[in-house]
Amino acid sequence: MKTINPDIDPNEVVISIRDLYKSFGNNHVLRGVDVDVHKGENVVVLGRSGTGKSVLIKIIVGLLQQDAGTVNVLGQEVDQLSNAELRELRLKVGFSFQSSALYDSMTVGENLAFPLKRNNKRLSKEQIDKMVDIVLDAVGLTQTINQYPSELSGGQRKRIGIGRTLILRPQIMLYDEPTAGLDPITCTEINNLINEVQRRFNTSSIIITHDLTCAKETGDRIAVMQEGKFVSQGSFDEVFRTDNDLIKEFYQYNFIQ
Ligand SMILES: Nc1ncnc2c1ncn2[C@@H]1O[C@H](COP(=O)(O)OP(=O)(O)OP(=O)(O)O)[C@@H](O)[C@H]1O
Repeated sequence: MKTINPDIDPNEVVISIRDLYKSFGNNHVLRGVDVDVHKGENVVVLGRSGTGKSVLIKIIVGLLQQDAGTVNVLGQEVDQLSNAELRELRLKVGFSFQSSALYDSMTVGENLAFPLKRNNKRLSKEQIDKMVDIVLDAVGLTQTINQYPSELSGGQRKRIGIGRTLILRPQIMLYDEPTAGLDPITCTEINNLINEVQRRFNTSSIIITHDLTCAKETGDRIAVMQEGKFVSQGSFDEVFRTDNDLIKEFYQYNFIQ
């Protein structure tokens, strides 16, 4: 079970979502989402397939626009931002995709350096090398710097993918199913890494997952999405000590270590 991060600042909200609605035609996906994420907090979003978890993440980074409601990220209303302002915001919000999407033709070191070179043309080679070293150390893969993605295990690729997101030092990390398709030992490594990232870099995170072990190990707070809104939020035990049949069913279908 996760030890709640003592550095969470309850007075600083980094993501604030109020009464959020989003439909695609007659498919009413988000129907009144309310949630806050505090500085330093890992919030796990749990929910069955198709409940709108990925749509929520896409609205947070401005890849989709809501129909109604407000989404405030680091003090800015996302749907009011110009394209240039959105680009700035996205540098502060790291998005770790389900597939780690590394470039196969580049070494691990080059993959990590790539976002830095693209986003900050003034950095010297020494500065870039130093930042690559710091991130490789954080993800525990210093020895892989000259290897190609095809030479890494699935779990290592995932960790480098997270490292590539981290290298821009985002204030917020969004993880979309970080443990999907990984064996239980590798899942544990990724869960530990998510917590390590939180501790070392003081990030706030939203972690989307179906994996209750991941939720239990990484979440300071769990938010359960059902029929387009959050029906329960709290610690893992608070959320699953419930009379809600759908939440009980969700629990029973998962294996808890
Ligand atoms: N761009 C889009 N256009 C039309 N419908 C969409 C679009 N994006 C998502 N949807 C629909 O919104 C609903 C929610 O999708 P979403 O991907 O957010 O689910 P999810 O909760 O993340 O599911 P999973 O756990 O399977 O990833 C689905 O019915 C999906 O078909």
